[in-house]
Amino acid sequence: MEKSAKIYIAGHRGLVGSAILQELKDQGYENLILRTHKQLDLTDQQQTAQFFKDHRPDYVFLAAATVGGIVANNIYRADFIYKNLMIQNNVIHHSYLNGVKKLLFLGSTCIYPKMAPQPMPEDSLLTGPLEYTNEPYAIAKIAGIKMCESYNLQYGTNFISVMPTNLYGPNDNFDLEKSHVLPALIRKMHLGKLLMDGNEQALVKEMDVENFAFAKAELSKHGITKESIELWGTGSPRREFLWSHDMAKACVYLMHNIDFKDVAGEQKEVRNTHLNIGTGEDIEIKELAALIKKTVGYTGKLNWDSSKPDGTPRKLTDVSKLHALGWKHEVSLEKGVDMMYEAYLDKA
Ligand SMILES: NC(=O)C1=CN([C@@H]2O[C@H](COP(=O)(O)OP(=O)(O)OC[C@H]3O[C@@H](n4cnc5c(N)ncnc54)[C@H](OP(=O)(O)O)[C@@H]3O)[C@@H](O)[C@H]2O)C=CC1
Ligand SMILES: C[C@H]1O[C@H](OP(=O)(O)OP(=O)(O)OC[C@H]2O[C@@H](n3cnc4c(=O)[nH]c(N)nc43)[C@H](O)[C@@H]2O)[C@@H](O)[C@@H](O)C1=O
Repeated sequence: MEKSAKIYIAGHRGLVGSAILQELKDQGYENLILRTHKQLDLTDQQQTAQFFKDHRPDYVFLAAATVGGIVANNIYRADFIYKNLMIQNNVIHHSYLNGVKKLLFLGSTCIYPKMAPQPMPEDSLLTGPLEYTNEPYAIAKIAGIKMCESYNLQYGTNFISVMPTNLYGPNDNFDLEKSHVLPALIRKMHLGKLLMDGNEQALVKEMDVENFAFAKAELSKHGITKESIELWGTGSPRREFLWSHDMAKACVYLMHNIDFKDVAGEQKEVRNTHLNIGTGEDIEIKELAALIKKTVGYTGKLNWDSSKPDGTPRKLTDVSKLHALGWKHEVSLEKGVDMMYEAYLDKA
């Protein structure tokens, strides 16, 4: 990517988008086009068409999406499939119409079958039934892969699809109902610690409520009491976690160095042209909770609410293709959780 290139980051204020923005700035890119969700609703075809016609970016990072944890995916099923399909269709199609040189689409490792071989290679896509809780979201992401691949084959575009594992970092979503497990555990244990210490003022401030009575009611709604906090499922699933700035580095590296043909390879029937991005190491949710408990300094009890879904038992990514293309993550989970809690405290 030439330093003067016009680069559009869709979703630049999100967990990944904000990290990509930082990485590009660190690498000296200044010709960046940024629009908030309010300024440009990418589910709206008219607005998106006009934006691309007016700005004609050279490169596009598509990190805008409707994203959430297992319970949000399971409840807001229509939102997850409709909004993500609309965003992808609009951005990918108008990138083609306006001559975008290269687009990087972010999918997710939830595209793989619930019982895919572990670690999951790229060619296990569409070989079995999906995990129920996030099937709508996964179908949207699979459609995004197929859109990029089909435009590349029919129109000669250079749109690459990456499948990140679970991501975490500053700017994560800490909403107790809609967030992913890692930010949820950090916030629940932090709030539980404040409650155990009787730190009513800090609780009212952190939760942004009228008074302590409101705070207590909200906390108990999420199973947080003076003695314990409630976590979801059995704690036995395993998950892999990649630090958001490592993810951003991978996205910029791939945008610099890798084209569709490098990932698609020589296939008569071209498929599985996406690329896993992860660490290749996973951890049991129970162990993750113990790690976060130590980092936060929480001393209460952890109760597991098995009425909440576990989701897929494991989704470890096979990162051999990514490593062969010359990229490997740097930040370990222990280091990342430390930095994440520090960033959380700075914001609280
Ligand atoms: N977080 C994770 O663990 C993983 C994420 N991914 C993928 O990575 C990408 C980025 O995810 P992440 O950064 O976590 O998500 P976030 O929710 O943190 O950020 C998404 C961004 O997209 C914006 N956005 C949402 N809807 C629209 C819209 N209709 N028009 C314009 N902007 C919109 C949001 O703006 P606003 O907040 O103002 O609505 C937000 O800035 C997504 O494609 C996601 O599927 C893949 C695997 C794991
Ligand atoms: C990135 C990925 O993220 C989602 O899939 P997921 O990894 O299953 O989601 P999750 O992070 O919410 O849960 C991971 C595990 O953790 C357990 N868990 C315990 N206690 C809490 C808790 O308090 N909150 C949450 N959210 N989970 C909890 C939870 O029960 C589950 O077993 C989808 O968006 C999917 O589409 C996707 O792409």
